[in-house]
Amino acid sequence: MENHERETEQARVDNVEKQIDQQVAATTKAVEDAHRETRAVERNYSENASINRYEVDDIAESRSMIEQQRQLVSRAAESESILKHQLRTLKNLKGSPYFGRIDIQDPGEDKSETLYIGTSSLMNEDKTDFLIYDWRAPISGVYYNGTLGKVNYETPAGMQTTELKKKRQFTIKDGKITNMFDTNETVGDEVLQAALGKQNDQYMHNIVATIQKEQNDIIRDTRSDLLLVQGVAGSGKTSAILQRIAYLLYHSRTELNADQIVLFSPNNLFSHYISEVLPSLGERNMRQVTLEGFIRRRFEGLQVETLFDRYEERQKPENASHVVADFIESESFMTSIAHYVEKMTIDDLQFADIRFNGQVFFSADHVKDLYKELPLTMAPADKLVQLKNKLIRELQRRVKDEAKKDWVAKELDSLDLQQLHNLYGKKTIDDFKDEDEQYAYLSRRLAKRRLRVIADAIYNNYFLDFYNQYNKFLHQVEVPKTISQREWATMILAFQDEIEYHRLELMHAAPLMYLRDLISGTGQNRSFQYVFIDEMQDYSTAMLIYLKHAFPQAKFTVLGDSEQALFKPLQLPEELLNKLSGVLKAKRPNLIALRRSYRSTTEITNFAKALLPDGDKIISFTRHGKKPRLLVRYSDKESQQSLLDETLKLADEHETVAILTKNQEQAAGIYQLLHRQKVENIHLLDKDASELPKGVLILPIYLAKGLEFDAVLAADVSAKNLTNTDEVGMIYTMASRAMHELVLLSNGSVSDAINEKAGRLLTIEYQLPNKN
Ligand SMILES: Nc1ncnc2c1ncn2[C@@H]1O[C@H](COP(=O)(O)OP(=O)(O)OP(=O)(O)O)[C@@H](O)[C@H]1O
Repeated sequence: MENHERETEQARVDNVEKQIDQQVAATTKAVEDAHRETRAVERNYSENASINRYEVDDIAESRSMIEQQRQLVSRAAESESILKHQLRTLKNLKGSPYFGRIDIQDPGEDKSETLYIGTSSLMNEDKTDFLIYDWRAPISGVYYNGTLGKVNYETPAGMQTTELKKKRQFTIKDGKITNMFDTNETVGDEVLQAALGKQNDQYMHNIVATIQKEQNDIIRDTRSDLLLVQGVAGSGKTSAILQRIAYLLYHSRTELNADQIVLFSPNNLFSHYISEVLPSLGERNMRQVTLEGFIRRRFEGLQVETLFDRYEERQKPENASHVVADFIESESFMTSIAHYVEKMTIDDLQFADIRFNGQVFFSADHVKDLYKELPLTMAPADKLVQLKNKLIRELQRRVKDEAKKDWVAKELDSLDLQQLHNLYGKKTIDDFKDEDEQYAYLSRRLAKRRLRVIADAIYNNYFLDFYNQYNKFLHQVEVPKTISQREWATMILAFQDEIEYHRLELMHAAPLMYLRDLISGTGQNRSFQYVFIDEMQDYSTAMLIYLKHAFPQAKFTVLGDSEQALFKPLQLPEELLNKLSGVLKAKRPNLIALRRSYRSTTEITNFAKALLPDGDKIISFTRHGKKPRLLVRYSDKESQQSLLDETLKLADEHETVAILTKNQEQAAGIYQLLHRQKVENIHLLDKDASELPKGVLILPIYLAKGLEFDAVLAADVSAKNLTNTDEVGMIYTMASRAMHELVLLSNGSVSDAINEKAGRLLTIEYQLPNKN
C-alpha cells in the first residue's frame, strides 16, 4: 500500500486520539461535577428526611417532599453512572480506537462514504459525525459479512443494500498503526495469526477485531429461539457467545439487561477466565452459574453428586454400565413424571410431619386432612397455596398456646438485657398495665419469633415429602426391557440409602426438581430472556428439559462439541438439533457448525483431529509451531523423571503450562512429586478453584474444559491408565487445550486411542528402563 495512504490513515488516527483525549478530559470533569451533585442531593435528602420524621406535623406533605428528594437522588446517581460508563468506553478506545474501515456506496449516490469500526461508537465534539461506528451497529455487519461488491445488511427498518467498495483492516497499538491492509476476506489471516500467536492470558480477550464469518452468524442471530452451535475444539464457540451477549445487549438496550441473561458455565475457573470479555466491550457481565451451583441452591441440606464426582466414579470398572442412568436422564422418564403428576390423586400425595423442638408440630395426617377439605376441582398448584394459607392461619392461632408453654418461660428467663430490649420492639415498660400483661406480650413475641421456622417450612413445602414421592414414582414407572428388575430395585435401594445420608446422585436431580416443581407449582423463573449453555454435551436430556421448564420464557443458545463428550457417544449435529428442538420446545431452531479450529498450532490440531474417526471435517488454522511429542517410558521412575524434566523445560518457555490428568487423585500425586522436587510456581487446582494463576497448573481434564494454556503436558496416555472406552475424547480434549506446545507422556505402552495416523504426526521418543 502506498506510503501516503498510510500517512493519511495515521493522521486520522492521531486526530481521533486527540478527540478521545479531549472527550476524556471533559467527561472526567463532568463525572466529578455529577459526583458532587449526587453527594449534595443525598445530603439534602438525608437532612430533610430526618427533620421531617421528627418535627413536621403534616405527614402527607413531608412524605411527598421526601419522595421528590428521593427521585432527585436517584436521577443524580443515574446521570453519574451514565457519565462513568461513557468515560470507561472512551478509555477502552484510547490507544486502539478502531480496527476496520469500509467504503460503501448506497444506491443512487455518486460518491462513496467511509466508515471506521471499533469496539464502541464515537462522535465528534459537536455530535454531527460518527468518527467510529460500534462493531454492533447494523452497517458494521457489512465489515464482517461482506466481500467486495453488492452487499445486504439488516437494519431495524429491514434489509438494506449497498455496494462495498473497500475493506481495510488495521492493527493500532498505542495510537500507532502497526499493520494495515486492504482485503476482500472477512478478516485477513495475517491479523488473526498475530492475535492467536500471543501467549495465553489469565483472562479471555474479546475477538471483535477478527470475528470470522460463521462466528458472526452466531453473534448476530436474533431470530432463533434455539441456537445450537456445534463447534470443534478451539473454534471460538465461547468467544462467539460472549460477543453475542454484547450484541444482544446493544440491540435490545431498552428491553434487555445483563441480569436477564444467564450462562451455565462448566466450572468456576471458566467463569473467572471469561469475566473480562464483556467489560472490555463496555457491557456488564451476564449472570453466571455452574450446573453444580444451580442444583445446590435447589437442594439445600442435601449433598448432590457433582459432574466431577460422577466423572471420577464412572472411571471405576464396576460402574461401566450406564443403562439405568441413561433411562433416568431420558426424555421419556421426564414425560413419565409429568404424566404421573397429572394423574396423581390425593392418596398418592406423600405428606410429611413438620417438627418443632423435636416434636411433631403439624402431623402429616393433619395436613392431609386439611388438603382433603379443598375443592376437588381446584388445580393442584392452587390447592397448595390454599393449604399453605390454612396452615399459616393455624400457626398464628397456635402461637398463643405455645406462648404459654414451659420452653418459652425458660427462654425468657435466660435472655440478657439487650435481647430483652429487642423483644420489646416499639413498646416500652410504660405501655403495660401490669407485669402479667407485659409477660404475656413478651412470651407471645418470643414464641412468634421461634415459630418463624415453621412458617418458613410451610412456605418451602416441607409438609410434602418429595423424596418419598419420587420413591413411589420409581416403584410404579414402566422400565424398559433393557433394564432388569434386579438392576432397577438395586437402584431404588441405593437412592433410599443415599437420602438417609442426605446425599443424592446427580442423575436424580433433574427428575426430582421437575417432580417437585410440577406438584408445587413453583421453581419457574420468567424474568430470564436468554439462557446460554456451554459444554452442552455434559448436560443430560432430563436436565435440559428441566432448564426449559425452569426458564420458560428464555431463548436458548446451546454450545457443544460432541467430540469432547467425556463418557458419551457421539451424535450427529442434525440429529442433535432435532432432539433438542423437541426437548426445548423450539419453534425457530437454528444450527451453526464451526469447523475451523483457532486455538492450537496446525501441528497440534492435525494430531488432535487424527484421533477422531471423523476428524477430517476439522480445519486447522495455519499457524505453525513445534510438532507434538510423545515420550514413552517403561518404569515409574523414568516416567517421573521425564515428567519433571519436561515440566521444567515447558515452564521455561511458556507462561502457563498445564499438566492434565485423568482425575483429581493423579493431579494431587503429581503436585506432591513436583513439590518434593522443589519446582517453583506450581498450582494444584480442584473443583473449588476459581482463579487461574500463571505458572504450572496441575488439574484433571474435566476441570480444564473450556480453558486453554500455552503448553500442555498430558501426564499419562498409557493403555494402562486410560482404560475406559472414551479415552479418545479424553486425549482429544487434552490435546486441544494447548495453544503452542503439546507433550504426551506414557508410562508403559501407549493407549490405542493414539492410532497409527495420529502417531505419525508425533515425534516419538522411547526409553527402555534403565537396568542400573
Ligand atoms: N475470530 C477470532 N479471532 C481471534 N481469536 C479467536 C477467534 N476465534 C477464536 N479465537 C481464539 O481461539 C481460542 C479458542 O476459542 P474459544 O475458547 O472461544 O473456543 P471454543 O470453541 O469455546 O473451545 P473449546 O470447546 O475447545 O473450549 C481463544 O483463544 C479465542 O480467543
